[in-house]
Amino acid sequence: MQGRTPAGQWPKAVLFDLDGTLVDSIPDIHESLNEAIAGDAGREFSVAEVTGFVGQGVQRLVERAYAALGRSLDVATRDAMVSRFLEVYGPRATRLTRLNAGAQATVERLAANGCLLAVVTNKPGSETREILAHFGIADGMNVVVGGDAGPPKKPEPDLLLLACAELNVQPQDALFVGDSENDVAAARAAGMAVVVLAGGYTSLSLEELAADAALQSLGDLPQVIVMLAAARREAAL
Ligand SMILES: O=C(O)COP(=O)(O)O
Ligand SMILES: [Mg+2]
Repeated sequence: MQGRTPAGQWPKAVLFDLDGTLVDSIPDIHESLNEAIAGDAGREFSVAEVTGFVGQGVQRLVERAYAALGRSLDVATRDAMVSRFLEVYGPRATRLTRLNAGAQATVERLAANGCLLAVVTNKPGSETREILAHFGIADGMNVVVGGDAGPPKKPEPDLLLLACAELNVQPQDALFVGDSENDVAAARAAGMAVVVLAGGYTSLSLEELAADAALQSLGDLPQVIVMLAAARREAAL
């Protein structure tokens, strides 16, 4: 991390969601889910279906896949399928996954401006760290909070609050960048500003997501931060 957060700067910290925000990870999740459970499920899932299953962690991914088949899952079978999915996904989580446009440059620019940086995702921490390292952005992150960190996942605020505690910043001094309704709900409940990236993993429109601002690309983030910071200063007058 370069430099320190200049006094009075907002935000002091920028927290990023992972799937659908920093990375486009659906191709690996899609292939891994099919490899792990298609035998038991009796058919393969489409990319669009799997995109709809992503967002609330691996357990919900598996539960939603079985719900789409009209099948209920007992806890033991669900846990076995979660393990099977992670066995397939873990070693290949970056085979088809790509960093979203502007991610690297934006992370570097925010860090150079003295912003603390974190990733807060519902994906398990070990796969998250592996993906960040693969794309060369792990070292730029001050804190990484995965969905298996302990507290309830997004849309609850707890993972965001945990990241803030680890960064030693107040939620109102942080900005969350996400792609779905889980991210907006978690940030609102945490008392944190939130922006959403277009084209992520949600069936809702940008208007329906109702974040504080929307990004067409992560490269727009520095400019949007300037705008949000100005609006906050004006509101405080
Ligand atoms: O793993 C998921 O279900 C979603 O992960 P995300 O929180 O990074 O979007
Ligand atoms: Mg996401």
